[in-house]
Amino acid sequence: MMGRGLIVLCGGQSRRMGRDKALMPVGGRPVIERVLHRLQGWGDPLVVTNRPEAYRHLEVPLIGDRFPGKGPLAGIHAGLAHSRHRVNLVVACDMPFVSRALADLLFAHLAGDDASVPRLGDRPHPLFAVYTKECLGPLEMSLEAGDLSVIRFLRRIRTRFVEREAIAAVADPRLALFNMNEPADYCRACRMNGGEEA
Ligand SMILES: Nc1nc2c(ncn2[C@@H]2O[C@H](COP(=O)(O)OP(=O)(O)OP(=O)(O)O)[C@@H](O)[C@H]2O)c(=O)[nH]1
Repeated sequence: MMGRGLIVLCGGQSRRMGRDKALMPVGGRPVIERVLHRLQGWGDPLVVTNRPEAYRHLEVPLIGDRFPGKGPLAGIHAGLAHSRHRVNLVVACDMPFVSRALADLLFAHLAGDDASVPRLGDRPHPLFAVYTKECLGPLEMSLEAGDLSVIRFLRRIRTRFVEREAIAAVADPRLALFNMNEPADYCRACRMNGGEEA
């Protein structure tokens, strides 16, 4: 099938932040709305959440985890299982500066592999990455085995890593892969937004 999917993971607990990260405003707009806006048109959107009532206003299809409480790996699984498309960008809801150019770059590097994942030094960033439906079998194996590490999952599939130099040619890696985990990150995001359009 032609076309691509855009899977936004929004099923986390935001324990470190203490409130729902996705709904915190940066540049006057909730982070999840920024993510959807910046990537609008890249693929058919799906939001994976176990709290649909909090996101219904987004007017985007909402789906639940098939392995609830199992973290981002379960979110990737639910998104890929529901998506109509073989190729999907998976993105966390807590990344206010996501880059469409980086999404395009990851897609261009996918070639015949199962996933295309940015990496800065030795640190992969699997929550802004392209995955194909071929990942579903290995995802189920990981989840059924109780191995919830996304990094270890990447070793079970054919993962293409896209390195800093290539990333930097299309986006500021520090911004494009920035995510908010705790209140200090939120303060940083609001400061960083000073040099960014809203
Ligand atoms: N669908 C789904 N998404 C999840 C799940 N856990 C985390 N996520 C998402 O994955 C991304 C990264 O989440 P984390 O920051 O590691 O976890 P979190 O639960 O949101 O936050 P903490 O409670 O502070 O760890 C965010 O977009 C989360 O919404 C889950 O169980 N299901």
